[in-house]
Amino acid sequence: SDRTPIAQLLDVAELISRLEAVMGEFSQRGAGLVQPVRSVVPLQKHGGFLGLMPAYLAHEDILCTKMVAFYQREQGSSLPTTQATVLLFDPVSGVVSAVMDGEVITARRTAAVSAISAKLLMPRHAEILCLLGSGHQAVSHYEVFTQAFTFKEVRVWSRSKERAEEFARAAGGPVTVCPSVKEAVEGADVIVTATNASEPLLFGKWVKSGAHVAAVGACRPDWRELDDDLMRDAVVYVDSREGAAAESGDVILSGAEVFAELGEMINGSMPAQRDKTTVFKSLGMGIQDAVSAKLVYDKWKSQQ
Ligand SMILES: NC(=O)C1=CN([C@@H]2O[C@H](COP(=O)(O)OP(=O)(O)OC[C@H]3O[C@@H](n4cnc5c(N)ncnc54)[C@H](O)[C@@H]3O)[C@@H](O)[C@H]2O)C=CC1
Ligand SMILES: O=C([O-])C1=[NH+]CCC1
Repeated sequence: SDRTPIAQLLDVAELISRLEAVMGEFSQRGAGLVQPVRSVVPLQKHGGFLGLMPAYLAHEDILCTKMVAFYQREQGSSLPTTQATVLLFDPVSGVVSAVMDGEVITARRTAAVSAISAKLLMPRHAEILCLLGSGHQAVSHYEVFTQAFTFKEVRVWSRSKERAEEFARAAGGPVTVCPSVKEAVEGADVIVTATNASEPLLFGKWVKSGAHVAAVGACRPDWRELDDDLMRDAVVYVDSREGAAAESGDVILSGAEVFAELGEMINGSMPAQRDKTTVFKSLGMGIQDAVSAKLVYDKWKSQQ
């Protein structure tokens, strides 16, 4: 399908502001916001999962669900790893008001949430951004992070050197392709892990003290991107404590303590420990899709 209209309708600055508000509200656990932990149906035969992500935001009367299928593919497979559809409903009647392709929404809202974590947690004079992975999330994180912040250097590592070079060519500015994770992350102030890895690829011993890691992949309880040293030595923030306890292999298997939710920092109920090494473990939430879809829908309607 043609995803251009959704990309044009979803403004990054507006999205960040809406996501900050809804993540803050979520962490207050008020009655006005209903969002269960994602239900996930494993497709063992096909190495995939179907996730259902409903949410209801009473104050703004937004009723939404995303359905997202995600797979671990063999290297070189031409099949997509993540596909999503977002449904918006009229909460009064229950009628579906919009069905949207979820690719752009998923990519952009995830990067926008990571950017919120970086705004609060990265070193004050951050100069070097490092992206691990060169897929959809790496691209959206590059776009959102270079729009929201100014870096002196952007680096990329991907397990396929050709894909990393393609990424660098397509980027809107200079990007250094690194031959190993170690070389990519050494000295980096902000590291985004956006891979389909199920074993740790980022090791604490390589991470500069005080750096901020936005960990976007590894969304199953037995998948990892980060090693135990990093998880235990860093101050760990999550999008949702319940989500992390159910789905994050990095949190569950390392035994690391979750210090705070992103929303608690936004609300000021928990501090942003910017001077420490920090990890923001992102899993993705239905409320993030709901506010994104509503932004797209309202903008589209205003143009009719
Ligand atoms: N936190 C969140 O809200 C969201 C997280 N995700 C997760 O983000 C990750 C990336 O998603 P996309 O960019 O859409 O996928 P993609 O398929 O477009 O890109 C995946 C990247 O990971 C690399 N990769 C795959 N297996 C690897 C391995 N074993 N070791 C190292 N690199 C490996 C690929 O080469 C590619 O560069 C996935 O784990 C996905 O489930 C996706 C959507 C939302
Ligand atoms: O939030 C999301 O859409 C997803 N998180 C992990 C896979 C897809």
